[in-house]
Amino acid sequence: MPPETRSAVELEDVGLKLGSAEFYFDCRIATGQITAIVGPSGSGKSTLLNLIAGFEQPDTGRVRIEGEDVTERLPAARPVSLVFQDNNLFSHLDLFTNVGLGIDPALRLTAADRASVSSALVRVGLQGQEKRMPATLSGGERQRAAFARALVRKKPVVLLDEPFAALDPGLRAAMVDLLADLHRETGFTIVLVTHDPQDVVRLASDVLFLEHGRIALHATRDVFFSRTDLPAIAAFIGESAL
Ligand SMILES: Nc1ncnc2c1ncn2[C@@H]1O[C@H](COP(=O)(O)OP(=O)(O)OP(=O)(O)O)[C@@H](O)[C@H]1O
Repeated sequence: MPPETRSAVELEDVGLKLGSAEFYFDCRIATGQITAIVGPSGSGKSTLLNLIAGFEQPDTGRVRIEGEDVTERLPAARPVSLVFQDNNLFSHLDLFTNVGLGIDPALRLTAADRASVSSALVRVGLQGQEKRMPATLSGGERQRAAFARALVRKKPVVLLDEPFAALDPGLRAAMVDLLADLHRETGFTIVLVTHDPQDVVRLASDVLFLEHGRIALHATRDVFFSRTDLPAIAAFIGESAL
């Protein structure tokens, strides 16, 4: 467990069985930091994120966010924002509306809410694009829209599941930089599932390494990259040209 003073997310003794897959997580995720969740395919990264978001309910244990027990709460009632690989934009709604949905799913937006949407779109470089439909946007633009939607929600914890996976390398680097900037500006706690060690190097201060549905290592980034004595970590790091 890395040194920390407060935890934004706490999974206490959380157990879950899905089919034949079994999971056990007990961890505290540091407030205001970027924590990367990494590990081999099928190790439980998305499941861990789903337990925090509320898309999965633990069989045992408790989930706390910002000190509050959210174990029984539906996803919409948890203080988190989500950004996925495909960004979950509604294809029949324009960009402004898609971002506005982050504030109120019923789209009852006040003037202040609308101003907040506009300034988020400016922040991610999409000003003037408000009326465009998702299908007319590039992958990078859709990703920017997803970040804007997370910004307007103003939730303290942002969960990202492979947010850069669909992007080509140049765009990916630009989006990684944008996420780093947004994190510096907002101080949100970010939990990032990624397959790419470069994302860990560039973004994360802490790392949760999963194996077989359990936490094999929870460490600072520097300690994580020094643990090449652990074969699974050596394999993960070795996959990229660091
Ligand atoms: N609803 C379910 N029913 C049965 N098995 C499931 C269910 N959801 C996930 N699993 C299994 O649990 C394991 C972990 O899945 P999970 O998606 O969390 O892994 P992951 O680390 O995110 O994988 P990847 O890197 O491939 O996306 C996998 O073996 C998966 O098949």
